[in-house]
Amino acid sequence: MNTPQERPFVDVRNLRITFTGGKKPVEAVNGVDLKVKRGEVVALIGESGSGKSVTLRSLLRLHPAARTRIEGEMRVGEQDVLQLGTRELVNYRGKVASMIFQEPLLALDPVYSVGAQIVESIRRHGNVSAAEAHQRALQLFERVRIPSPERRLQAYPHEMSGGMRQRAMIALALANRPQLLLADEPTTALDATVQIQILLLLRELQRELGLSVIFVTHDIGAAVEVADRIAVMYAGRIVEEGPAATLLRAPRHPYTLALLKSRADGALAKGTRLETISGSPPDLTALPTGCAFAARCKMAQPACEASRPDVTWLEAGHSVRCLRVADTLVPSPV
Ligand SMILES: Nc1ncnc2c1ncn2[C@@H]1O[C@H](COP(=O)(O)OP(=O)(O)OP(=O)(O)O)[C@@H](O)[C@H]1O
Repeated sequence: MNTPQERPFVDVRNLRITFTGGKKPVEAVNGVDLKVKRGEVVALIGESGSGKSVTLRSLLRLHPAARTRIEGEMRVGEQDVLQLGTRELVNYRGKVASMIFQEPLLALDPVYSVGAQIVESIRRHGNVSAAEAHQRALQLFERVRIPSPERRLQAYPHEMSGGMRQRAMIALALANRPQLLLADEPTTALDATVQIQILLLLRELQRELGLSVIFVTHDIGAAVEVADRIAVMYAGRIVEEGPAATLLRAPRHPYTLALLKSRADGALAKGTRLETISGSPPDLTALPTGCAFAARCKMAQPACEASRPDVTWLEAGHSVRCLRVADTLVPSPV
């Protein structure tokens, strides 16, 4: 049996999420298994629509219950997330897990100063005096490296630059000392230099506070910079998962290979032709019986269309869902 230390902090098993509000059910997540240890950073990558954000948001139970069917198991620390009642959920959000978004204005209220919002959040979750909460807000602003923190606590969100707002949102997310930080494309909307600063800040905070982090990104460069492990999603499934360095140097799923080939940054050798992945992802209201990537895969064989591939473990911590995995030992494109 696992000891508590060995048990992953986040343990998601066979997660299925179906949106039932439209004409046909949308099968956005189709059997995701995800484990994240304490203090570990995991990046979810994949094309638009692959289910990254839906998976992330489900960890905070943000989907409208009336139009969403969620099946499977989801444990975060001691919490059985899918079983939490309304009041337990309020406590869980912010104290156990909290989230930062691509657009800080989604998280910050425009009509209150940022400081007031942090103070309010701290006081809502605990029996803390206004003076104490203010002191903690100040410490949080210092921790996320906001210059002139005392003055900036009085600022309204629109008075801050994009990078500063991102830092303020991170401070708000950390206000109640969560152990899990969920980040949905936290740097996509920012300039390249600010992006790097925010990524480095997240890594630093994660180390200082021992946070577990799951972050969604389109950017493999960002994933490699910050993540210990990377999980590649396609059509609502994790098709490959492993240590960041392994995925970069020895990817084994044809989709991961294609993603790496298609990325347009300096890590590709000069003169390498950039490839785009031809075709488009499957319709989530009518998923194919077999491997969801088969229709776009250069290596697909008839068997790939017949059934969805199970997990193959290549070594501890590196798994792939591909029938052709024995034939994908090719040099990495990067
Ligand atoms: N509330 C909803 N109702 C119906 N379909 C939804 C809902 N929310 C998300 N979807 C669908 O679920 C699929 C997965 O969406 P998700 O946002 O997780 O993708 P993603 O991988 O995060 O993409 P992106 O990088 O563009 O955010 C998409 O096809 C999306 O349209």
